[in-house]
Amino acid sequence: MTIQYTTRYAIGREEVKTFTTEQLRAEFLLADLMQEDLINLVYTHYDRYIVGGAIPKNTALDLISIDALKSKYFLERREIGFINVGNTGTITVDGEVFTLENKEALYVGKDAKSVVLASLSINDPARFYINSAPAHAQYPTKKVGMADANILHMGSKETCNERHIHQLIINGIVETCQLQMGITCLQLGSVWNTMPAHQHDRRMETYFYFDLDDTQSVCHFMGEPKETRHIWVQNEQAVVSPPWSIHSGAGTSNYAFVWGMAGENLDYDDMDKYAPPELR
Ligand SMILES: O=C[C@H](O)[C@@H](O)CC(=O)C(=O)O
Ligand SMILES: [Zn+2]
Repeated sequence: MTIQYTTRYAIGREEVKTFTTEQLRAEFLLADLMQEDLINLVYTHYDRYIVGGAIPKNTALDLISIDALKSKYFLERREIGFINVGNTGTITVDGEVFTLENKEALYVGKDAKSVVLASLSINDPARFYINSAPAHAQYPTKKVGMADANILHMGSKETCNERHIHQLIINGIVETCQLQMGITCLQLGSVWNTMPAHQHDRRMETYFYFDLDDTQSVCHFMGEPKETRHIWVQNEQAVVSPPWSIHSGAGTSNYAFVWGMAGENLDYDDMDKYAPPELR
């Protein structure tokens, strides 16, 4: 077996107020996404967003359909984005080979029938982070490197949140139905992401933290702005953010993360922001 999935059902705002640490982690933390020789997926019921990881080491990995989709092939009614957080890898889409270096992205549109993931080197495999959302129109498959990214310079040293947001799979760079993905890199000495924090009740979002040293950790904040909770996250772990939740974090060092989202529109800037003193 080279593909597997688990399911996360949608949790409500009221329930979360009563959750223990373990309950929060069981519902929102995706701890073991990246596994060797496995496409490991989580099917969420937040906008039917799928989050996953894949390390093709000893074998190429075929993205076949999973039972949750009841479709002949994975992208029959979906679009998908890959970001490589490991070493050089290839993604072959209906026979066409795309090579992805570290931090490069590939958008694959609906209707592609065969998607195969592989690494260039067994010793230094690719590590593909995967996000997928339902799609009802077909757009071309497109690779987006860091040089093609739209970069936003955000935050400052003084507020410990100096960071570069690389918009990769985003309207204007690729044609996409609802999937949007990018990489945010915290500068040395900066630890806070997404501060001021925000909500976008029309879109869910997932953060996948990486390039974080094993001796360090990120405290990820979720919940309604006046009822926040936290989840401690380590390297290559993700947190699912329901549409009603903020998503922000502070690390014990700098780090990078992939953000990915889907829902109502493709307007990256439509966030409802909360200044730090407003949070509870
Ligand atoms: O809706 C947008 C997303 O939450 C992220 O792009 C925000 C982010 O990377 C940051 O401010 O550090
Ligand atoms: Zn957001």
